[in-house]
Amino acid sequence: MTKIRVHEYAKQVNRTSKEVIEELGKINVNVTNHMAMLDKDATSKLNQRFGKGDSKTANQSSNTQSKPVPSRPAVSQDKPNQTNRPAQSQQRSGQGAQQGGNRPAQGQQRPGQGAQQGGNRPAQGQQRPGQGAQQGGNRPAQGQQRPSQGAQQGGNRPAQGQQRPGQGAQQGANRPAQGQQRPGQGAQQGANRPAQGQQRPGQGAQQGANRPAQGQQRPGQGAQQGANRPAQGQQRPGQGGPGGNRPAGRGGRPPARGINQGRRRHRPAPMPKVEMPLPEKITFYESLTVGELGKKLGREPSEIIKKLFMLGVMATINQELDKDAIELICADYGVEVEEEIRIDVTDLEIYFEEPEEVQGVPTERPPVVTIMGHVDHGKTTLLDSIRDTKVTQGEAGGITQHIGAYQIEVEGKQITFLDTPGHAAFTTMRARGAKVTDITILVVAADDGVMPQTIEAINHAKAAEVPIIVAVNKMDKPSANPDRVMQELTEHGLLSEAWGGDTIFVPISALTRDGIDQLLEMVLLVSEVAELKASKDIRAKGTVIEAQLDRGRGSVATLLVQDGTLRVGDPIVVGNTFGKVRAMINDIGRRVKEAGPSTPVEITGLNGVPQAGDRFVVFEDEKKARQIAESRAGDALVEQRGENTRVTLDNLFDQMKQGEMKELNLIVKADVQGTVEAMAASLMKIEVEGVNVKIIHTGAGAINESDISLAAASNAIVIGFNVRPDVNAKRAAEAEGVDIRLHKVIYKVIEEIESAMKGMLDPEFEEKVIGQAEVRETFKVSKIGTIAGSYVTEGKLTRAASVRVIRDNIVIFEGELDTLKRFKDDVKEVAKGYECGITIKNFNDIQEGDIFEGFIMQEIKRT
Ligand SMILES: Nc1nc2c(ncn2[C@@H]2O[C@H](COP(=O)(O)OP(=O)(O)OP(=O)(O)O)[C@@H](O)[C@H]2O)c(=O)[nH]1
Repeated sequence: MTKIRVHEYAKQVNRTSKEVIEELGKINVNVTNHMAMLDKDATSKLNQRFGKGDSKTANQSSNTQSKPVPSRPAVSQDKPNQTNRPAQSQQRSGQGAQQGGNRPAQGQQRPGQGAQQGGNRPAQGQQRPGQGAQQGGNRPAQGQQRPSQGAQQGGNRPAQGQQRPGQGAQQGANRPAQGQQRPGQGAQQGANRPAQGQQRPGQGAQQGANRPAQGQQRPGQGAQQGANRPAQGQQRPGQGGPGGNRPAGRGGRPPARGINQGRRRHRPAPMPKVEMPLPEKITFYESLTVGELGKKLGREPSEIIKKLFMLGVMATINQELDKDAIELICADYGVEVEEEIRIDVTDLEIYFEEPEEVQGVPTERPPVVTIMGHVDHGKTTLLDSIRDTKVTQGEAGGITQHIGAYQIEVEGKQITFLDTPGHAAFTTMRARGAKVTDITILVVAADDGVMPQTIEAINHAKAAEVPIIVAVNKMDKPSANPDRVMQELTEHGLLSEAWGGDTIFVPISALTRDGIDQLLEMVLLVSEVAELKASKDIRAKGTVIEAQLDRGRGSVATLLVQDGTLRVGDPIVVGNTFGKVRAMINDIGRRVKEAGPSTPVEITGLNGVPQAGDRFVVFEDEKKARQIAESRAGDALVEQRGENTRVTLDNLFDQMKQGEMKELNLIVKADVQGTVEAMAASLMKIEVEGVNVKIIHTGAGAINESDISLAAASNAIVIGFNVRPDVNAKRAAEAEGVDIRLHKVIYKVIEEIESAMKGMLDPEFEEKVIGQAEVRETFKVSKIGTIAGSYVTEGKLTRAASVRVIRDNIVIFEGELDTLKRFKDDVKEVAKGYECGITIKNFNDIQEGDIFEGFIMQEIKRT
């Protein structure tokens, strides 16, 4: 040995570097730090002072020190780290001279590590400065740590020597790493390390190079590591014993480092998962993504994804979950789910569907009555008679104002009549979604009986589900035959009470005003049964009866207040218009300040002209009214530009799919009644699964405007057999987008409707086997999988077909063909008698003798 560093020497003599430096001072060898080199002279002087012979002696003494067992408890008690030492010493002693000879070198670290380790050390040396640079003032500490590395390495060596002599250095390098990492890194990391050590024995040199760093970490492991060390001692009991160098090396370690390292150790340690408490209930609107649901539940999205996977749903974090999926997941967590329903404030309809508590206290309201019937049967006369008798009677001057509706009083009770005879207004309003009428008076002239428009009126009322009171008119005429009327109406589902039915028939004369009181009484009776209610103390809402632009007054609209009370000055949205109610005039031309339920009033003050059937709603302030109306106007414009949503035979299928509409409404018109009946009967016989034909109206004669308005209101298709629409009907059909189908041959009519109805159904498929092939040979090709050399035995196999793999008559797989080749070429199909190469998507377990059955799914025509 020529030169040795202070700290290395200190280690050999079991002293601290400080002690050695002090001693050197005494012999006038001035060294500044523990890294200073000692020449031979200084070393021998020191040897004398420390009573040390030579390195060999030191080593031997170390060996002999290791022998006494009693020192062990002291070491393990004081410094758990040193539990390795004794074992090393014991093992070492059994390793023979050569190993024993290495020992001191290990203690000194570098020289003793052999060629390989020696080679590593410089690497350590190289690393250290770097670490030094990083750690700055830690340098000395490194110096102090080295001995411990030496001890550590030394400690490992013997074991290596015994186990795999060739891998000594490597394993030695690995072992400490295991020991060091385990404590701080938890069981998992500790578990990995040994595996690495085993897997990469050749990395010893590299790991050896890392050793210093490991050595540096050790001291910092503090209590935790200390606690672990004994465990090592237990694992390797032979390693117990005193480590002479250890105490010095360890003792010198700066505690600060231990703290730091202790912190560092904690960082990678996985924090124990603290699960957030689940909420009792979550709410959502329409849908939630997996991530959003996770957030609401306080759970990781991965957990939700896992749950979905268990439910058979493959989802990503951004996947939208529908109500069902959300409910399923939440049910799994035991969390209640509530779907938020956001109200579109611009949809006036919602104000008509408010829950009862919002609607105020409901009280009885007057019925709204519409008079319908065939031409010239006396509708206008009846309306006038009622008004004249009941309105003008009490009014001085008898000036009445026609505003589209009027109110009368009978027995202290009000009745509101819509003043538009015929069902035009009725259907117009219904077509716009407004239900205004509570009761229909069907006027049938007793001398004329049931006529086409009578039937139309019945069908209109039925479609709107409005009760009908039959007024058998013109009873004053000698030719009046009420029985005939009753008889004919039974054919249309109206059976008089006198004949055991539930339809009220009242014989009247609109001209002479006979029976009108009874008729009105009946109206009140039906109204009572219907329990018509509304509340006066809420903001008004209702429907537009008519509206027009008046030169002097601007937009004038007759509104029927259906609920609440309308007041002058109310901010109002009417259809797509808005304004403040400027003036209100009632049905007798008087200015009023307010109007309650079922009251018709004419208002001014709107910014535009609404349409009959439009809804109106009063809002809390004009700003909101303006906002809503403007938004509605914008929407209406967009809708107008959009497609016509009226049902036609062409869009029937789409419409039904969208709206899940499974009923086809038809209006049948033909040249003669007999044909009408025949056609209606044939159409009714059309049976298509899932779709019903509903004939809402039939009639002989040209297709008229009323047919179109009924079709528009009921979303029906008009079928004309040997008849044409009149001019008005044509215009109305165009305006309303009603589909009119004209035919001359009955079976064509049936055929057309039938095919349209079949089109509206989802197509049904059935399987068709197209061929079979037998696997004659299989080839396994990496990246491709198993190629089946096959022979088509029946039919053909096509590239697009699905395929079943049959083995011993059992279907073992069903899937799709991946490739179909003839020699090296991809082909679309291979016919019977030809060979081909087949691979199947996601299936490689193909064996010789397997049968491939090709099949396709083909649409079946409905019968
Ligand atoms: N004798 C008699 N004639 C009546 C009666 N009611 C109406 N009329 C007459 O029948 C004709 C038609 O009456 P309207 O009230 O116009 O019949 P409508 O149903 O309103 O007719 P349109 O408006 O064309 O649909 C008129 O000449 C009336 O005078 C009645 O009770 N008795």
